[in-house]
Amino acid sequence: MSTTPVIEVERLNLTYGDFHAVKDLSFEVRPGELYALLGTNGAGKTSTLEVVEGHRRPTSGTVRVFGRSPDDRRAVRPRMGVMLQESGFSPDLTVRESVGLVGRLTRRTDDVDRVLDLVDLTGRARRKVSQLSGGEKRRLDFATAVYGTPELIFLDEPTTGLDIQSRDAVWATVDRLRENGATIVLTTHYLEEAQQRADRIGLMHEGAFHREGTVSELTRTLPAVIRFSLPASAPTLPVRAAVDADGKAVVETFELQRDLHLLLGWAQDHSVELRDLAAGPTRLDDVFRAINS
Ligand SMILES: Nc1ncnc2c1ncn2[C@@H]1O[C@H](COP(=O)(O)OP(=O)(O)OP(=O)(O)O)[C@@H](O)[C@H]1O
Repeated sequence: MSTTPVIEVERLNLTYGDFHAVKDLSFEVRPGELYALLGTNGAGKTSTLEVVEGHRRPTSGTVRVFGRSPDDRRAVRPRMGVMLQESGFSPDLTVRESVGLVGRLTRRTDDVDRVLDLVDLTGRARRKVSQLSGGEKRRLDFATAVYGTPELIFLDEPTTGLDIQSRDAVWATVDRLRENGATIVLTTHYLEEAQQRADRIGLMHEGAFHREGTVSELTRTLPAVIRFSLPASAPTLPVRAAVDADGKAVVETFELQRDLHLLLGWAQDHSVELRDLAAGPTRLDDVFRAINS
């Protein structure tokens, strides 16, 4: 597989009037990667993706997709599928007509029935877009990204509004596309999905990266937490602990296994019950919460 980046963004700046929305942002997305562009509201994710997708010109900086400018639409557009937050299909078209339209607009070929089946809309093919439920509309949006099995797929909050079965189905389809070598760029506010699936994450805040790296590179910047309640008579703990608002002991540690082992051994030796014991690795949510702290 080629190692030339599918997307290269170098010192991208984007301003709206005198508002600087994207500030000197650089990143690349490699072939076959699932790259999640995450961030706080208004961080600049959509603005960045609009430039990469060729919908918006940068104020300065360079963007390359498959080694070309996104402005080179004839070369780039057929190779990328885009699921926007709202596709804006005409409400009067049927689902089948809408999916067929995607082929004409993107100049990709596919079998409309195959795509309808893939996004589980075969039973709704004759319905007008205006009659679809929110989740069905979202699945129709997903069809725009997967029609013609493009090499690069942008998924902008793909599972928002979907029930759990539809979410699982979307991810199963994405997994199949990835097995065939597709590169995926994801934005989502469901951090769990990014934590489970992203190879790398660019975490944006106020127009720039707060952090960039794999999930473990991001989470290892913060300590894991062990929490429990102690009886008043308990002897001194073997590790340093704070007390939270609920009166629980809180141990913050970069050595979760070692400190948990120490604590459990201590509890056993002193016949102390660590009530409501909870311990877990640092989560992406924690990295997010730490942005403003
Ligand atoms: N057309 C526009 N004109 C002026 N300001 C804009 C425009 N589009 C976006 N902005 C501003 O630029 C900033 C970045 O917006 P953007 O939509 O890229 O953020 P985002 O990271 O996608 O946010 P969210 O997670 O809330 O969808 C925001 O402060 C937004 O208000």
